[in-house]
Amino acid sequence: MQPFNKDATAEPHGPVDASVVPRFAGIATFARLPRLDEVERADIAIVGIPFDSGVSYRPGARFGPAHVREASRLLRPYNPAQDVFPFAAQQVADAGDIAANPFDIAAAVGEIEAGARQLSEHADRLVAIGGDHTIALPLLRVAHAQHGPVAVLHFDAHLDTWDTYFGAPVTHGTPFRRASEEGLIDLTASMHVGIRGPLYSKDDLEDDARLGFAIVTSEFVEEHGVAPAVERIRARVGDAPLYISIDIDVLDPAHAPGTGTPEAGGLTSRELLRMLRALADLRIVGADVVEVAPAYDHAQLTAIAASHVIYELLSAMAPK
Ligand SMILES: N=C(N)NCCCC(=O)O
Ligand SMILES: [Zn+2]
Ligand SMILES: [Zn+2]
Repeated sequence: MQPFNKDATAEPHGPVDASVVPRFAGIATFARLPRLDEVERADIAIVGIPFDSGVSYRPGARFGPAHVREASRLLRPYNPAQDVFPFAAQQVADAGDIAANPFDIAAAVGEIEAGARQLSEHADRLVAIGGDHTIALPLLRVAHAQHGPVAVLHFDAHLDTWDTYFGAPVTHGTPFRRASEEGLIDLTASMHVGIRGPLYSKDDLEDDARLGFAIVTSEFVEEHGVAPAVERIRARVGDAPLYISIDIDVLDPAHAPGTGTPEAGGLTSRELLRMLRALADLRIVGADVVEVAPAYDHAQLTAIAASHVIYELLSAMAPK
């Protein structure tokens, strides 16, 4: 077993000490954190959900969790941007993966919901690594069971409030319509950020507004900058319990090529990280980072971006 980075006084258990065991050695948990079964319980459990049978274009996000864990080896204990030690201020542990049926979407969604519910008995909050965006639906069901309707802050190039694909109601393009219909989200406090690119019809936007979402487009961020975007987000979310869902394709393909439905003209990783930092005092109850598809990645670009996004989320969630 690998030694944890803990001294006599330091609880929680942090990552493996990179000055004792080189970063590139050992089995990859997220950020080389302990596994959930190595700690009694966690404030935050990181959980992989290797499911991509809901995709409409390029497959491969089922390999996302392993790829993001590999790329997270270089993360260090102190985050100066938020002046926090995210792995010392709280117990964060890697819960491994939830096994989901790759041939039956309904069965998979049930398994993900049951798995996340069970995990919630051992951790206060979950941060999931996808997997395609379908997984947000069962995760929102679990968040709703705990907190009632949640504000959904959804970073994505795509609305993901479409109705069906080929008659299928549960896909990676539909989780937020289903969640809205099921009453899982706070219709007054939810928002998409980073939306861009071609739609199927103008009705997509009308439907989306009716389903409870406001929008900060990628163009808005380009034109006005991060601070006004953050202002809009904060005004919309208020103090509602907040679920943050991050589709990595919110980033420009130059920053995150390894994804299934890339769209030109996206956010930079710098912009996304800055936005997340500005949300640190909000009531974040859970999060996911989805749609990392390693087959289209180069030099771990996308997975490094995703691992830093998760690090910034963990830092934002840490007590300060
Ligand atoms: N990447 C996600 N989650 N959704 C994209 C769906 C867009 C489409 O197939 O038209
Ligand atoms: Zn997307
Ligand atoms: Zn999406």
